[in-house]
Amino acid sequence: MKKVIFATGNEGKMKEIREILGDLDIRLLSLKDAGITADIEENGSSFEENAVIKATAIRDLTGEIVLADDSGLEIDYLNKEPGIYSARYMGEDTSYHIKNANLIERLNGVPDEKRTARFVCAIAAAFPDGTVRTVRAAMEGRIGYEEKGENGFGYDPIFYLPEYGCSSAELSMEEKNKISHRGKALRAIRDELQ
Ligand SMILES: O=c1[nH]c(=O)c2ncn([C@@H]3O[C@H](COP(=O)(O)OP(=O)(O)OP(=O)(O)O)[C@@H](O)[C@H]3O)c2[nH]1
Ligand SMILES: [Mg+2]
Repeated sequence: MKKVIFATGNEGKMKEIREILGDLDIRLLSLKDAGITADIEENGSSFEENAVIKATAIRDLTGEIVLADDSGLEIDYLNKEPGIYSARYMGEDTSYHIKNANLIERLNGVPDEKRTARFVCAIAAAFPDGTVRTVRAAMEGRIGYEEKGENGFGYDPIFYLPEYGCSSAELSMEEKNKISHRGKALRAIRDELQ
């Protein structure tokens, strides 16, 4: 069976990825599964650049087919912050409860129509022959007024989906994957992996 490494250390992402690509005839390994502990500096200036940096670094290390996800939350009122710095916002070790409270506070008094935001996901696929492919997708929503829901990870509890009347942390993983940035991007690239 074809082996594909997913170059991520984020277990929340990896759970979703396994569900989205689960029916493919490939053996999907996380960095941990592959015994890789490399710490890759994400010094690109876009989601695509960072996804390519992660995928090619691990492809060069292993010679395998490697995928990477670079994603984040863009809040329009905050000039698209935290964006590519979403994981590092307020420090990588700060809890999301604190990060979420901070973002809600920064939007204090901002009306619904100005609370627009999106999750963005760029996926890069790096192949042993040197080729690299990238795709990007987004999920539109708004920043809520309080944390809601226990599913998902990260900023999901404050990401309100007006059409669903709930946060993305109140969706089941299956429901989130159908409409999410990550679900859409992975479905756009999956045919290249067969
Ligand atoms: O609530 C969320 N639901 C999501 O669906 C989601 N997707 C991305 N994010 C945020 O964006 C960062 C990615 O940064 P990122 O791509 O550098 O990943 P990471 O550093 O966590 O792991 P790695 O894949 O780089 O190893 C993550 O940590 C989160 O803060 C999300 N938050
Ligand atoms: Mg990262």
